[in-house]
Amino acid sequence: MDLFSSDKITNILPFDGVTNYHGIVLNKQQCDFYYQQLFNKINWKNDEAIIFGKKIITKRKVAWYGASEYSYTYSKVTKRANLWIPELLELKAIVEQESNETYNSCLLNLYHSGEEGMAYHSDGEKMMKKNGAIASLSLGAERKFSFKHKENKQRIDIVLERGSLLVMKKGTQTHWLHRLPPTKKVHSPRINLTFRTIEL
Ligand SMILES: O=C(O)CCC(=O)C(=O)O
Ligand SMILES: [Fe+2]
Repeated sequence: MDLFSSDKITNILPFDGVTNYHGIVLNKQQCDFYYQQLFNKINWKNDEAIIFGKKIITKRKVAWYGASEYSYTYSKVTKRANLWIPELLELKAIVEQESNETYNSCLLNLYHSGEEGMAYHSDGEKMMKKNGAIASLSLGAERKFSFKHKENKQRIDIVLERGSLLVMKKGTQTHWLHRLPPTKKVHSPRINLTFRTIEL
């Protein structure tokens, strides 16, 4: 943990969980470099999900990475992970140091424009470590991100800046849903990385 920047870390949830916004952790050069590298090198695939028994294919692209080619089930579809590439290991090291946690996998999402988003959900998949931290790193376009409490429906909105880190932990997935709302105001793409701990 960087002792000199810890004062800018804030828990954005009022109760029932800890979600720390660390602000910008990558400078502009790093953002441009990693955005280009990931855009070109990641094995991007259109996401498939089974919703109300129907197979749907999203415009958003996704990819899972880790230290082994583990298979995983996400939105009822089973797929195989890709092996770490050097750029992802570099970003994992930065995120681990900044969040003071460790991770063994990463889900990447590519949103081509503001019209693509992700609906309300929580990340409590069976194979994920229970209450493990999820570290979300954002590259490319700035986007709004929203939380909604599962019982009282309270909403918390935050803007995820380019190069910023958001760490969801301690009760966040149990008590809150989160989403990336679609918007007509954003026309450029965004890459998001969520580092997680999967129990293999
Ligand atoms: O794109 C984002 O900021 C969030 C992605 C997300 O919630 C997820 O991959 O589970
Ligand atoms: Fe999520």
